[in-house]
Amino acid sequence: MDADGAGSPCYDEDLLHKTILVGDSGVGKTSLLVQFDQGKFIAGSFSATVGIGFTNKVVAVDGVKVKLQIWDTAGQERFRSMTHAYYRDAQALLLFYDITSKMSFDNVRAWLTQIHEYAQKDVVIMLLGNKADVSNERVIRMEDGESLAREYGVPFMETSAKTGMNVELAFRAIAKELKQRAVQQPDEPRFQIHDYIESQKKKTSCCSFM
Ligand SMILES: Nc1nc2c(ncn2[C@@H]2O[C@H](COP(=O)(O)OP(=O)(O)OP(=O)(O)O)[C@@H](O)[C@H]2O)c(=O)[nH]1
Repeated sequence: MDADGAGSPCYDEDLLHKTILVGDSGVGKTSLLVQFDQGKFIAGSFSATVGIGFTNKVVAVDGVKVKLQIWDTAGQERFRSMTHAYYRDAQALLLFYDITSKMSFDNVRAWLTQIHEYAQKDVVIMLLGNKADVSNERVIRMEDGESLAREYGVPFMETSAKTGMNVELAFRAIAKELKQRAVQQPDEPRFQIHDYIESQKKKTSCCSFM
């Protein structure tokens, strides 16, 4: 910002960005949110989410605080019409599949159709292939996730709610994109979320960055 207050607008730290987690039942939405919020993984029997609930999280991006209101939805079909109502004012949607479940991967296209029907046109969508730690049960290759994401023009990464792999990165990338959109000037080059994720992934793999 210039000394006289002109130039790029400051980011308003009071803004609350609604982010929704969607995907088939059992793909790990709740677990990933718990990992992000509390840094832990609760192993054991699976208890499906009933309805919808939210968690507020503050993510530090470029020296400012970005507030995410993260809505965890029930993946079960019977809750679908209820959760659609929440898509409308979402600014970001994290769409999950489980790398050990072909059905959850095949259903990604149907989820994207619903997102395009119910969410705003400019919603930020990210595709996540979760349970990357379960390598012996993998049925969806990383390249398949990448290729599907490319087809729809959305960023992609594999995650693990169990080990925490890429969990912070997923939310940080979303927070950075939403923050950039809020302060974007027409003449400024756009923040490229794909490039950001790729550069951060490289840092993680080469230097244990996170
Ligand atoms: N190994 C492994 N297990 C996971 C991971 N994420 C979730 N799980 C397990 O998968 C099961 C389902 O996880 P949830 O987080 O409840 O799934 P969900 O997508 O929230 O399911 P719904 O609430 O029905 O939509 C649980 O038994 C979790 O412990 C992961 O990254 N790795």
